[in-house]
Amino acid sequence: MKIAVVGTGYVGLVTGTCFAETGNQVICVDIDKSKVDKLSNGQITIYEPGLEKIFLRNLKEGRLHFTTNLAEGVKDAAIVFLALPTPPGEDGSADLKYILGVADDLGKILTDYKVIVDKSTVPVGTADKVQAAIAKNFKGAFAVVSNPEFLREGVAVEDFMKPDRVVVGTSDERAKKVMTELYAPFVRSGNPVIFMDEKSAELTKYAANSFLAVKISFMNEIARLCERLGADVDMVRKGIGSDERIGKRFLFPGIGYGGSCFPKDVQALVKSSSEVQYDFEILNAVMKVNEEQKLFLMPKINSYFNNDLKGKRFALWGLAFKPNTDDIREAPALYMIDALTEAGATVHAYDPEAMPNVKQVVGDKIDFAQNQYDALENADALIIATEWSEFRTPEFEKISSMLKNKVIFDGRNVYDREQMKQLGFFYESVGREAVK
Ligand SMILES: NC(=O)C1=CN([C@@H]2O[C@H](COP(=O)(O)OP(=O)(O)OC[C@H]3O[C@@H](n4cnc5c(N)ncnc54)[C@H](O)[C@@H]3O)[C@@H](O)[C@H]2O)C=CC1
Ligand SMILES: O=C(O)[C@H]1O[C@H](OP(=O)(O)OP(=O)(O)OC[C@H]2O[C@@H](n3ccc(=O)[nH]c3=O)[C@H](O)[C@@H]2O)[C@H](O)[C@@H](O)[C@@H]1O
Repeated sequence: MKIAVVGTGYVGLVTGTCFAETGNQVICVDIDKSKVDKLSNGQITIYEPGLEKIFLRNLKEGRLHFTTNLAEGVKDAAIVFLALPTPPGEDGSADLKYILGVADDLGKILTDYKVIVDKSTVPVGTADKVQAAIAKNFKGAFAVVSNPEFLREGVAVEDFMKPDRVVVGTSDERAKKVMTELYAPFVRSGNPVIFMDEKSAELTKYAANSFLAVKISFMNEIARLCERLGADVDMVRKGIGSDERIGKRFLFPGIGYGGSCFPKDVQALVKSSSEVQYDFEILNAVMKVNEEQKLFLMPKINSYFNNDLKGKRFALWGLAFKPNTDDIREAPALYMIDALTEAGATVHAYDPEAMPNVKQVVGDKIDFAQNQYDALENADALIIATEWSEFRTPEFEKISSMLKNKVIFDGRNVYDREQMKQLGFFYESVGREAVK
């Protein structure tokens, strides 16, 4: 099948590459010429484990192409995926200018029946708006389908190739057939393509992300309670997670959720609700808890240093919003950097992948280390903001000898409290009694 993917960011590149991998001819369109040049020359533009190998193979074997020209991209395609940004507008609602702008252009370009697919996360009613924007200029038949994406960064290829489910919202029988054929190789593992109407598909995406955010904020509140009551959140997490109705996943407390999606999607669903005079009370609380949680370690740090961080130096391990990505959008580490530097402290940071991105945002505000141990030099304490696997089993002797004080503030609960006790560290984490 011939497929066009408009928008070659995170989702677009994974979508295009994975569809090429299953034998389709894919052409990816992006307005960013430097991105298109790089990708055409075999230079991958995002860090995503496992993606580069299949990207290069499909590029070399001629199934994957890149262009800045929308008309050239969609000319022969049976399906056109829109994988465009939907950032929060000033009022928190999803900004549809990219989607509707391209829909408008498509109306001027289309000459025959095509299936236009919203892969971006878009509010309920967007499929209708895309339909109307195209129909302004194109009077022939076409279908607009909602096919939200559920991949996670860091495991995006696996999530895309073996999805738990594929959600397709359409009322067009011809489009349903095309989507069934397209997704057949991905759902052979037994997981379903769930067909529904466009609006339900659009809402399913927001409901999924918001529900996961509820789980995280709920556990962060349980962690706060654990500290006040003397319970251990790790034990509570195991205790409740083994109930299949609750499930083990997404119950890890920490210094809040970040990334390009949970914060914006929760906010957008609250905004969509308010537009239909509904106050989504749970999600308002979820957002409030998460805002507070990003600075959860600060009172602990302030208390250890008697509220005087002036001149103190902190080693900061982890900058990405989660491990296995270089994405720093809404990363809790950035909030920590602001709070520490505003209090007069200096920060020596290390992240395996995200340092170039952070450098672009914070410039000279902090120092960047060559490796995780360099960051410790002359530091008064170590702070862990992202649970990269190399931080899980470090050389503790090296940490002890390099830090000025044997002090760790762990925002992701990566270490065992008993081990910290034996090694003689002062150790603060989230929802567990401090080791002093
Ligand atoms: N990043 C993620 O893990 C996931 C994102 N999503 C959703 O997918 C959508 C896209 O997200 P990302 O891929 O992260 O965005 P992104 O910001 O990484 O990429 C968007 C791309 O679109 C391009 N673009 C902008 N205007 C264009 C135009 N007129 N024509 C062609 N290209 C244009 C940009 O240059 C950029 O390369 C969003 O709605 C997001 O919520 C959904 C699931 C996962
Ligand atoms: O719509 C999207 O863009 C995507 O958003 C999330 O994926 P992603 O943002 O890549 O990352 P997650 O693994 O979900 O983590 C999000 C944040 O929650 C935090 N988190 C996650 C799990 C947990 O138990 N505790 C916790 O604090 C992570 O540290 C991270 O900051 C969803 O998991 C994907 O299904 C969805 O497609």
